Amino acid sequence: MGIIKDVILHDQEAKKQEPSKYDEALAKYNTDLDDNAVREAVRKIIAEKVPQNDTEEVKKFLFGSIELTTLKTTDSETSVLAFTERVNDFDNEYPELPHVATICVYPCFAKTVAESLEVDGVEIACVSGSFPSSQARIEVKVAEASLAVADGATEIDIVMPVGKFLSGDYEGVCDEISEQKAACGEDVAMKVILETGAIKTASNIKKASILAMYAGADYIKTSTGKLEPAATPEAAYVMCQAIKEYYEQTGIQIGFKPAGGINTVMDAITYYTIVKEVLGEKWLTNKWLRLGTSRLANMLLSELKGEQIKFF
Ligand SMILES: O=C[C@H](O)COP(=O)(O)O
Repeated sequence: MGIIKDVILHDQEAKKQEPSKYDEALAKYNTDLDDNAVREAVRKIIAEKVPQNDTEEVKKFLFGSIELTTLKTTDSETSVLAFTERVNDFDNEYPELPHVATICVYPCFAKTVAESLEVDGVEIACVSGSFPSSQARIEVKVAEASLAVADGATEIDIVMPVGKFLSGDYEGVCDEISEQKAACGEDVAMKVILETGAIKTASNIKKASILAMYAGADYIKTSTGKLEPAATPEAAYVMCQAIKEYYEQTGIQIGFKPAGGINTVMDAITYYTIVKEVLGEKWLTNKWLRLGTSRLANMLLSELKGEQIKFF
């Protein structure tokens, strides 16, 4: 046992010391961030900018950016079918509102959604990559993504291997992300969940964002929603900064998805405002800004209609 432990520790140390192509990429960015400065920047945005976005127009936009999510242990084909049929019904019942951006489900339900969804333009997102822990062999993660795509998923949400990231194995992190992007293919957008509540510091969040984008992420996403804290305005601010700098360096536009713990309409308006202030108007479409949430749709609908509604 002692020898095995020594070998593992030796390999981990060796990996940390080998310079990888990703160290070169990281070196182009300032990843030495001050958490207090981030908190202060966010406090200012919330105090000065959020109130002006508390409008009907923004709320309608946010509705159309929702990734309507059901990720429950109790989900079944029957419940997922009913969930999808609510999205189908929505177009008829509220023609004045945009439809949600995606339906987000576990990969075993991709087929159920694909066979029953009738609304054009609603994407089918499947969590994958051994969601939410990311603790599985890469072969399993690749197979999970491939099977979901074969069943009709049009977007795949994977989880960054957080343990590897915290051990400093950036090459291992990026290899896993790249392999899963290859399984998705060019036409299926892949979101990489950083689980910001676990990696905690602004510097770690910036590094993970950069690594994920260089490794093939089409979107970066804050959280699984299965661990506390989930999305926070501070994590969103740092991730948007990273997306902006990556765009300046490479010309590649990457989407942003705050997800998990979006519990009020004001939370959603706060994320919208951070994206607007840091990334600008170019990101304010339901392609580039998504909100991963299981509760927001009913709350936004109630506010927009002026009465308590539980549609989904
Ligand atoms: O990606 C979406 C999240 O899992 C949803 O989290 P939530 O249930 O806290 O809204």
